[in-house]
Amino acid sequence: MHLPTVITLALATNFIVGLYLYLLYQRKPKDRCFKLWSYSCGFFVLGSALVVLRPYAIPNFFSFFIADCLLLLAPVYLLAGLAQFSRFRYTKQRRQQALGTLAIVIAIFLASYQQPGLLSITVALAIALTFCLCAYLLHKSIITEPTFTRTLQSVFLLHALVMFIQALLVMLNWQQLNLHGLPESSVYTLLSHILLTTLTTLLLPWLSFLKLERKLTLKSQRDGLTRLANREHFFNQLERYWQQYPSTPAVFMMIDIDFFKKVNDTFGHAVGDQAIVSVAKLLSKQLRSNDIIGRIGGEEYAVLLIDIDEQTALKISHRLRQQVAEQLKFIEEANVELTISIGMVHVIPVQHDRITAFKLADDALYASKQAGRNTVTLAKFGPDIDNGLKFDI
Ligand SMILES: Nc1nc2c(ncn2[C@@H]2O[C@H](COP(=O)(O)OP(=O)(O)OP(=O)(O)O)[C@@H](O)[C@H]2O)c(=O)[nH]1
Repeated sequence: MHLPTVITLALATNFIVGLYLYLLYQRKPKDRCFKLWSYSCGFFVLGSALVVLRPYAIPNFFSFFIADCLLLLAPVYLLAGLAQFSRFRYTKQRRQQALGTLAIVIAIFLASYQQPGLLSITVALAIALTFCLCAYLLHKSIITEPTFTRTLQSVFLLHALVMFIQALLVMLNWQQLNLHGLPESSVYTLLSHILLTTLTTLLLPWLSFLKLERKLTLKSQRDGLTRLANREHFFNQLERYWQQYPSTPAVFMMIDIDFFKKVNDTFGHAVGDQAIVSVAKLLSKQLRSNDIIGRIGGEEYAVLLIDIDEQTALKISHRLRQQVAEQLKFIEEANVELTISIGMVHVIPVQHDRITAFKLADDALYASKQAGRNTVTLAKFGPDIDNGLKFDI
């Protein structure tokens, strides 16, 4: 491969993708990761351009110290963008530690920039460690696309390995270093560094599609008013539970706000909507985070209490009923008195099919309404659906 051609192509690609990422950021300023990645591309282009100018009469301060700082900032900004993208908890303490480490590394560059050999070792090690951190961050973060995540992680680890080898080559050939502080044998590691940087740059825009996909998926699974799972997502989660935990007992629960039509008619739809949101909030707050909660109709919710026995579930449902009656009295200044009715059934997935469970819980809810509302009814599986015994509690 002809090195000057590779460098020119790599710089052009990094420049174009960097520009594209910056335009993406301008369209969506909230997504700061794109700005950080566009800066990362920019630093690589500027740093490499300064390195190319080394044989000319440019002060070493620029062609070595500034150039290598820029080349280090490229992966550092890549890391910062990944931290933003993966919503990594970026505490003040972590930020201070990161800035402190960066300052120390730059101080080492400053102290060694007159000795190209030493400088190229520290640069290679600093870049290698930054790529290790990038791979670690991806490992820790929740990015839903495993194949893509693993590919990117492999590229980072390979890049780190290449940089470690480069540092080793410099140490082993200390007596025969060229103007850049590199031995002749490092031409392949140098080429790999340029190609891997360009590959990473080309993969970055793909993350923007993943981000959009993640947003759209979340949106399609949530109910717009309450942010609970919508009907379809709730039943999908239910199906998954039946497959994954066939022998873990659970309680299927249907909840409906009583006389809701009257709430709408008396106080208006805005207050009605607020009441629906308040009940949803109370359910989310009171139930465990791994319980499955959904809004499956206008003023109707469905819940799967996970890994629970019947008596505990009964206590919980009574507590919910009481809390709605006691706490949700005033909504948006209106004197609304909300109550809920609950129907529920205890299930073991391997023994009970979920369609029947749904029907029994719904029948039990109907029984609660018939019993005067603000009531909990427990259904039991009988020999057939119509024989599901019900107990008014
Ligand atoms: N504000 C508001 N109202 C809704 C929404 N979805 C459904 N509704 C209303 O909820 C009411 C449901 O009333 P019904 O199913 O007759 O039941 P109910 O008045 O609650 O009586 P019971 O359930 O028998 O206690 C209807 O008036 C619907 O228009 C919504 O998203 N917002």
